[in-house]
Amino acid sequence: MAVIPCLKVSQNHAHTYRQYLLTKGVLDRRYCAVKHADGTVTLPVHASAVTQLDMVALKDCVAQESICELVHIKTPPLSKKAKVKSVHQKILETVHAILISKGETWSDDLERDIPSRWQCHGDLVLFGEGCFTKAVWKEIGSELWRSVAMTMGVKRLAQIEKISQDGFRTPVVTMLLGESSYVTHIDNHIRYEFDVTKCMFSSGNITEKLRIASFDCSDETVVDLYAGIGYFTLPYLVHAKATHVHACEWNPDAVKALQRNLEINGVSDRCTVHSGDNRMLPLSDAADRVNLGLIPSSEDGWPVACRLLKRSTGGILHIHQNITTPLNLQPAEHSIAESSTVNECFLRNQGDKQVWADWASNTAKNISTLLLDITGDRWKTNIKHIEHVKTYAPHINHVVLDLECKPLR
Ligand SMILES: C[S@@+](CC[C@H](N)C(=O)[O-])C[C@H]1O[C@@H](n2cnc3c(N)ncnc32)[C@H](O)[C@@H]1O
Repeated sequence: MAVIPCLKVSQNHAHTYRQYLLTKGVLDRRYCAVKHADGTVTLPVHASAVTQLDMVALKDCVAQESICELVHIKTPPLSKKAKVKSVHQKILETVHAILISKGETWSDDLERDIPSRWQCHGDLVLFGEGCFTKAVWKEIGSELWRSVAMTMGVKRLAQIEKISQDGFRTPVVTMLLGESSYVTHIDNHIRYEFDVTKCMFSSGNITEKLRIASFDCSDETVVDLYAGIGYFTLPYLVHAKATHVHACEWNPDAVKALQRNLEINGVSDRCTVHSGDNRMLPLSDAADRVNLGLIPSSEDGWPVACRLLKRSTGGILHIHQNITTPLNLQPAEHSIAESSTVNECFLRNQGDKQVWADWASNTAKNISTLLLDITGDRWKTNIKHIEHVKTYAPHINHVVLDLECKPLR
């Protein structure tokens, strides 16, 4: 039986140890961390790094009260990253073989054109922009797409050309293999059905979706100002147990999918769908919580959200924003590319975090002013949390500000 070295640590310290091992280059990211019934987690480490590990120093540095032992366990499952890497390798081999059989020449340029990331919706794989761009792929056509689909274990393939800046954020999608573009996507026990050519599904927001699922919104009325097909609306209803959600959406295709998704998840009786521009929403003084899930900015929705908060008790706003860190706060290009030392990563994070904190504090002030203008009363705003959702480029980050707003009486 194959075994690998792992660091066995207490579950409540696992995240901190993981971060530490990661920055030291010791964590073996090919494998998953494994949770054990005794409250410990085993973190895979590179065999070559084992001799450098000083358990006493490690504990001192990370968490003195934690368990911290070197163990050898049966090889854990491959991590998601490693699985994607191995599928990428298989696609490369498949495509390479087909190309050579056609008498074409393989090149680095073609290799770079093979996707290394994609979205999987049931039996359909959706590739992004910037891959399969060369004319040769279209010339080979269906034979190529059938082989790629078989390699990936799916039946249909599609590709996003771009997300239109049309306000609906409609994806421009081409079907490469298969007729129907209607998909079923299941995650965290929620079923989403939609047409990939008509509605977007923000797979990259998974951490935010899971965070919402962990909220306790029983006894709360929530308004989702940018509901789409129910990406956040459904976790509010299914997992966070919101008493009622008002879901606003102006793309008729997304509204149709949203209504269907509420039905199939059995929660339509607790949701009112408002079809149209949320700025015209005929509702005020009604919400304990407002979700503003629009990027690059949800600023257009701030006055609506302020009008919606309950006047007597206030509530929480979840404000999404893409924040760009100014160039003078970013490390030089070469240091990002190498990401060589812990200090460079640390400095970059600190620079980004300061910019997020400044944005949050300005936003809190602007929201206080809006609340005063709209309600005629003074309010106190409190930055409860800033959540990092994803990084677009080394300097552009999608964050969510949780802002508590209370009327001052
Ligand atoms: C980026 S999507 C986000 C949907 C969902 N929150 C997600 O993460 O998948 C934004 C959605 O808001 C809708 N939208 C944008 N502006 C709107 C407005 N003023 N009123 C109603 N819906 C709007 C778009 O049609 C789109 O479906």
